[in-house]
Amino acid sequence: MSKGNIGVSSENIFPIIKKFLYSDHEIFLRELVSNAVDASQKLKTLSSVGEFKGEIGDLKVKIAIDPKEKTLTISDRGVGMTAEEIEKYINQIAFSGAEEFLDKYKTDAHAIIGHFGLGFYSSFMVAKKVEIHTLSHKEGAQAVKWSCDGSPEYTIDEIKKEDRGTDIVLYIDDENKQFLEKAEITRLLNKYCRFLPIEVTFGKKTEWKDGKEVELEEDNVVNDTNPLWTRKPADLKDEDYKKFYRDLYPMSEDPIFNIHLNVDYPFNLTGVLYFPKIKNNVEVQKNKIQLYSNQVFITDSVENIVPEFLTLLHGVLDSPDIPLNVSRSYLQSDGNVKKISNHITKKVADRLAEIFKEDRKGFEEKWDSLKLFIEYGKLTEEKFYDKAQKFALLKNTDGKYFTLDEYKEIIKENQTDKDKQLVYLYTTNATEQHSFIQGAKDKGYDVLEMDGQLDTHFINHLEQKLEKTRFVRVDADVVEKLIPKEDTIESKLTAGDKDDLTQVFSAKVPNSDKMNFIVAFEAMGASANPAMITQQEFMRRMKEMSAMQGGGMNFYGEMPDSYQLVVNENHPLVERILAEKKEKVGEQTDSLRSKIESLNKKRSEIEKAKEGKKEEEIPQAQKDELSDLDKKISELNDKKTKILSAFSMDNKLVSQLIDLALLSNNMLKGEALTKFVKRSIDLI
Ligand SMILES: Nc1ncnc2c1ncn2[C@@H]1O[C@H](COP(=O)(O)OP(=O)(O)OP(=O)(O)O)[C@@H](O)[C@H]1O
Repeated sequence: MSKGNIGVSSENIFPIIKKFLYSDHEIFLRELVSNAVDASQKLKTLSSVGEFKGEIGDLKVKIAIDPKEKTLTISDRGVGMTAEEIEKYINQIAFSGAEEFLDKYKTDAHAIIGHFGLGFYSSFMVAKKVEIHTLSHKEGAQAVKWSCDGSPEYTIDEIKKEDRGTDIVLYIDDENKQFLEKAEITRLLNKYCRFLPIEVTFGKKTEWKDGKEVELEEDNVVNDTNPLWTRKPADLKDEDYKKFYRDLYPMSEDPIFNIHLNVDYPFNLTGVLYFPKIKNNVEVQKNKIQLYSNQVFITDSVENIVPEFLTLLHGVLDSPDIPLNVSRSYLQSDGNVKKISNHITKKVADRLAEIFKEDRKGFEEKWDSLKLFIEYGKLTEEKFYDKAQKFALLKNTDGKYFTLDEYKEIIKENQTDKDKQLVYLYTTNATEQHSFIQGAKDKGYDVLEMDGQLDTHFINHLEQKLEKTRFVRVDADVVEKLIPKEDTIESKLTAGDKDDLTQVFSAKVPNSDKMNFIVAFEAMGASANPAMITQQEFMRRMKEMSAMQGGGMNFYGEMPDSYQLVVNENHPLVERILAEKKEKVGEQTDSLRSKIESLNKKRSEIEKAKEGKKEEEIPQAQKDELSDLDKKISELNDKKTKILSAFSMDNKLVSQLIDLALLSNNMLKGEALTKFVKRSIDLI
């Protein structure tokens, strides 16, 4: 027997392990099982190069719990260790500046474990005593037992051990009793060891018989040693990929398609990524990629390893070259990681381009599911944006798909405005904006469907990227003005008529603290609707953006929705309202207008006389006259407004036109709708 002190320069490593690694203590199992797997693989390698001449036999790694002894044992039939090797690999944990380091990585257990090769020592997070029983594969080796109770003291004894390999026996401490439970160990093996390359067994297979679970003879193997991503794509069928996906995400719908990655230069990376069917909420879909290092599960948060938009994908990545055991901030600056991330982006883009080229129809069918993902990529990764030009699609309201280049060709002729800007018309809701879409189509325009979660951002982005291009929502203005051209239609109304009718309509628009209407007049064709409601593009976008960014304290978010009620100057019904107005209140309003006009004339004469004079040079009489005039004008105006409002209130046609405009925007609700129905019946 020999005794000694573990070679740590810091006084005692065990309190440190317990204290700092506490939060993540379940990873001890991963560390120990992967050591066992490594030892088994080493033996295979030695055998294949002829350095080990014995029988390899069964290399299964066995996990066993003994609730009575309160032990958890991990056994392998790998290379084993001699007493010298224990001294070298276990006892000498060359460890300097431990505290300083721990200070830096206080909460990051992975960092400490990886950095210092503390894999084996992580067992002390859960055990009060640990034993290693081991027999080296070397000829004539003596089996030894190493034992340590959590103080820096250990013992080594010679023992009898028939079988080659190592048993690690953990005497689980009282705070960690869950690691003596079958369910917990099963969970951990499933999480960390599911795809290890050497078979791992835990207990026996079971079967349900007569309502009872009975143990069978056969070992219960917990892992798939040959997972899909380690196999050659040529040997795999679509069904294999789907099955693997279902194994990984049992509750999910089948994916849209997959990408099998296989890189060996300049870094090692294998994996299979799936495009999931993305439903609405992007956040929920994230972090479904599992990261492995040589088939050992490491983490399922891959944010810094793959570009942001690719975190929407599902699947598995496996690379021994990703420095898995260092802190997240380090990952971001790691050159290898950057390369891997770029490479994955490129592969994903290439694969999409390939599918697009091979089977455009199939690609179009999948587009609605792919769109969110591709737009996300285009918005966030410049390189992806460039590559995606080839396959990113726009969909119009007829369900046809175009690449950006194709679409440009189609609309160039009809949708270029007088300033040579190309105008892309779009709808965010084809049902609600139906009458506008119809109007645009009647004019020979094409309308895109932009109803996705990211489309508002995407539109802004495209406007920045594309030259001389602007996106206009189809209800942003009356169709005549959506794409302003040189030719204008003549109006049938005089300025005075428009002025009066503005007041007539203003009196009835449903203004509130949530909605604000401005009445405007536009000379349109007689076949266009008499009145319609539009929403100015800029304000609407600002409001949408601020809603998306959340938080109530923003300027645009607090503003009421602002709409325009646009009245068609040339519509016969508008002419009729004008005629009725003239008949009922025309004399009064005309005389008021002429009074106001003559007062205004006087006013501008005085203003003219004042021009160029300093404030103190203006005679008081003049100032008084001006303010007197202002008062009179405003009184007359008020009077006129009152008369026109009263006229408006009695006029069913005005109400009807406004309500019809609201109705075609799906804005007529509740009491207003009931009133409209009743009035319509009366009118009929
Ligand atoms: N089951 C085992 N069979 C044979 N040798 C082992 C076994 N477990 C550990 N060892 C030896 O002990 C060494 C130290 O193990 P430890 O887990 O602490 O670090 P590591 O495996 O080298 O690094 P890390 O776990 O951080 O990747 C191993 O490199 C190996 O030589």
